[in-house]
Amino acid sequence: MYKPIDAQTWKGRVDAADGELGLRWHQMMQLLRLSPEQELPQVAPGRCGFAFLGFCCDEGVRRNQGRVGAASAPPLIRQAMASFANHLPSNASLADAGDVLVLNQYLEEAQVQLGKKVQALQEHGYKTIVLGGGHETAYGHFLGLQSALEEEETLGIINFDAHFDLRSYSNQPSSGTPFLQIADALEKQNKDFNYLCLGIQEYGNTRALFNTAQNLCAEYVLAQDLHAINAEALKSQIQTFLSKIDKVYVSIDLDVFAAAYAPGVSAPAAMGVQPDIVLLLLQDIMKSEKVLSLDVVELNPQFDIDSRTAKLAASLIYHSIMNWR
Ligand SMILES: N=CN[C@@H](CCC(=O)O)C(=O)O
Ligand SMILES: [Mn+2]
Ligand SMILES: [Mn+2]
Repeated sequence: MYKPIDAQTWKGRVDAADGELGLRWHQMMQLLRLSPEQELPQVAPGRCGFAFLGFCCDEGVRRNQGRVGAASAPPLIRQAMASFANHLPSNASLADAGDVLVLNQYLEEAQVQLGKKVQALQEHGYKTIVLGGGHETAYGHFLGLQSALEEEETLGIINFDAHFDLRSYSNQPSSGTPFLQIADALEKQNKDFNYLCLGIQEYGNTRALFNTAQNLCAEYVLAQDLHAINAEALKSQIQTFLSKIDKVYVSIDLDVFAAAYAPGVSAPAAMGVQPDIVLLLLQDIMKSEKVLSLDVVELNPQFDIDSRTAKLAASLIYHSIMNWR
């Protein structure tokens, strides 16, 4: 269920004549093996370690009647990031911790494994970036963050998504259920569910889902309001949300974007949001000094056009890392 990264994975353009100044991400990537036999290096004080972890899984999408394909997304997001020019500060480093895989449709087990790997990276001081996978990634990701959190710390979730993903999981968990699973897990621990969902498509979510959101006191912004003309009000709403929590987990479901930018998803949105407003808000969130971890989910390479969606996912990760404090 776990595959360490292959040394051949990270490759791309080399500008050897420029020496250090010509470095690209693929030339800086450290390979981490997450295994009980091997001690994971701790991020040294004063340094900033970013670690990627793939979740090669679309079993949740299949269960949610969606178009499968997201299981093959992590290597393509890596490929889209490989030749990024290095503009990181000298105290920052990049590492790849490999992939968690789902075997024989055992989604629940794969989520637990994902959680354990996220927990290990967090406890060793890494800022983690999980490459999905369908949105079932979120429940496993949360399990790891929750375990790594200090007892008294409150966790908030900011989800850029056309959908609430608050469906009932009484039959089975899927890509449509992670945030209700999280809400219930938090309630069992007497903790608040602090959830802000940005980019909701009214026509993509039933009245039942809007009711669930209301009952859980979930905050949301409709896609039609997630627009650059509302930037100041949106920034202030996000600051108010951030002021109530200690740490934040950011999840980006690529189906929040208009299909012109993100055709490669299970459920494309013709009238989805523009990347510029997401970037503006994301930069603020990453600078908040509260972000523990990020995931980018629902890339389905089978429906992508000229790697457009994979490149969008990669650029969102680039800008997140560059603004992560
Ligand atoms: N991950 C969530 N997906 C959406 C899918 C919607 C659709 O297939 O149209 C949901 O469950 O609401
Ligand atoms: Mn989603
Ligand atoms: Mn969605």
